[in-house]
Amino acid sequence: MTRPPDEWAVVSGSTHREPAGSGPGEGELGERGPGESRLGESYLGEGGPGEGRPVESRDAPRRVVLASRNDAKLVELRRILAVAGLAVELVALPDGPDVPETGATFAENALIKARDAARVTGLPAVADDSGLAVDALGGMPGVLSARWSGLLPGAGRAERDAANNALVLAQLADVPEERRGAAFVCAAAVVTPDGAEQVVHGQMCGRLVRVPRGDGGFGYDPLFLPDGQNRTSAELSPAEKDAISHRGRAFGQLAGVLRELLAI
Ligand SMILES: O=c1[nH]c(=O)c2ncn([C@@H]3O[C@H](COP(=O)(O)OP(=O)(O)OP(=O)(O)O)[C@@H](O)[C@H]3O)c2[nH]1
Ligand SMILES: [Mg+2]
Repeated sequence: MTRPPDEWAVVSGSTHREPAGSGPGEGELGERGPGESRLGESYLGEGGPGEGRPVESRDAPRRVVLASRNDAKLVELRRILAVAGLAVELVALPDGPDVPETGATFAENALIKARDAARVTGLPAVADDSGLAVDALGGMPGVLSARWSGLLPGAGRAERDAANNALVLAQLADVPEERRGAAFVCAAAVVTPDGAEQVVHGQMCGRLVRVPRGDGGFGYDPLFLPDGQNRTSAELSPAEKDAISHRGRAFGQLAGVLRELLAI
């Protein structure tokens, strides 16, 4: 089984508040200032974007922005939070420049994405940084999972996924069954506009098959056989994947954190 990264012991479960404007989220994550909202005026109070307060009716579910450009994650996370019974409306991040994922760990990258989204929208933000840790590759691709096969200028997500999968399969071509262990890992972060932050983790252990199977999920799913399953995670139904997945586990925990932080 793949060893959980060392970062977990340090970051997981810690909640802390930082004064506004402190931390690596400020000044390093693009050119937008705190008054520039990508979500538009309708989300913001009368004082304009600089006020940073979302307008919400008393009965409406609380709006939370997902700091992600991956539509498949948005679909998965809406499902997972709905199953957890959380009364939030998870809204997508509108078009804009990508925040560079410069962190050395999943937790750092999740916080980078969530801090940026909270700062520019004035909404509580959640982010997922996830990836595949392959035993025979010393835990890689890890935080480089989305970009493992290189930048592929102009390539769409499906093309990148196919290239990543082909590269991992080629790298493991001579690796025997007993050394094909891997784990999907997810760090899920929540950051509120007033600076509360928390990160939780989830993982799903399994091994890599030799021929891609299934067309559900995304990314490396067609290569990944979760422990105890005879179908790849791309062959599982959405509900089956959520019940055992790294993201399902992390966001299942994060639902409790959101309830507490947002008092819902
Ligand atoms: O088969 C998979 N099933 C999964 O359940 C899964 N979760 C993560 N991954 C891989 O890891 C990268 C994440 O990188 P990542 O967290 O930076 O996300 P991303 O760049 O796709 O979107 P964003 O949220 O950063 O905008 C993804 O692209 C995938 O290659 C997965 N593959
Ligand atoms: Mg990414």
